[in-house]
Amino acid sequence: MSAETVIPLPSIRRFPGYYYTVTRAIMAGETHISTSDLARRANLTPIQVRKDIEYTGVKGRTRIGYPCDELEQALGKILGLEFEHEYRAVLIGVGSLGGALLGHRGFQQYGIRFEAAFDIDVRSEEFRGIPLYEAERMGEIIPSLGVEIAVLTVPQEAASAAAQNCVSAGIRGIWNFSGASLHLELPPRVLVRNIDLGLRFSSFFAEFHHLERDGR
Ligand SMILES: NC(=O)c1ccc[n+]([C@@H]2O[C@H](COP(=O)([O-])OP(=O)(O)OC[C@H]3O[C@@H](n4cnc5c(N)ncnc54)[C@H](O)[C@@H]3O)[C@@H](O)[C@H]2O)c1
Repeated sequence: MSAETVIPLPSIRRFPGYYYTVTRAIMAGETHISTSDLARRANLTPIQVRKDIEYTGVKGRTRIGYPCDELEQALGKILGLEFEHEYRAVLIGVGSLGGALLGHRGFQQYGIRFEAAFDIDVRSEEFRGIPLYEAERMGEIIPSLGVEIAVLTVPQEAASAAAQNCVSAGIRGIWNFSGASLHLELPPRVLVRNIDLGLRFSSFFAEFHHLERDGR
C-alpha cells in the first residue's frame, strides 16, 4: 500500500471484523488464513475480502492464505491499534454494564485504557484499579487527564445531560450504550456511536431463523 492510498470507508469499517478474526485465528494457533475463511467468518463474499485485504498490502498465497501475523500487524496499523498507540477513555455510569466493560481485559488488547470512571453514587475510591469519581467532578477531572473519549453507560434518562457534561469537559468521541435510539444533541465535531446489543441480537435471530427455514 502506498502512502497516498486512500482506503474507502466501507472497507475501513470491515477491518475491525477482519482484525478480530485474525487475532482469534492466531490465538487458536493458526499461521495462515484463507480468503474464503475470512469471508465465511465475516459473512462477506471472497471477492469483497480479497479487495479489502489488498489495501493492507499483505499478499496471500494460493491454497495457503495470508500470513496471520503479517495481516494482524497491517490491519492493526491501519486501525491505529498498534501497541504504542493507546486510546485513553473514561466511563460514565458504573452499574452492571459499565462495571462489566471496565473489568473487560479484552479492551487492553485493542489499546483502550480506562483512566477514570464517574457515577452519581460512588461507594469506593476505585473499581478494579480504575479511579472512581463523583459525576459532578467530570468538568474538573476529565480536562486534567486530557482524555477525549467517553463510554456512556448511564440510564437512558440521564444520557443526554451526561453527554453534554462530557463534551463541556473536552470529550470529542462518545461510545453510547445508554439507549441506542437516543439522539444526542451534540456539536458536529463530537463523534457519537450508539451501541445496541439488542439490535445485534435481533439481526442474529433473524439470520438464524432464515437459515433454519432454508434447512441450511
Ligand atoms: N447498548 C446495549 O446493548 C445495552 C445493554 C445493556 C444495557 N444498556 C443500557 O446501559 C445503561 C446502563 O445499564 P445498566 O444495566 O448498567 O444500569 P445500572 O442501573 O446497573 O447502572 C447505571 C449506573 O449509572 C449511574 N448513573 C445514573 N445517573 C448517572 C449520571 N448522571 N452520571 C453518572 N452516573 C450515573 C448509576 O448510579 C448506576 O451505577 C442503560 O441505559 C441500559 O439501557 C445498553
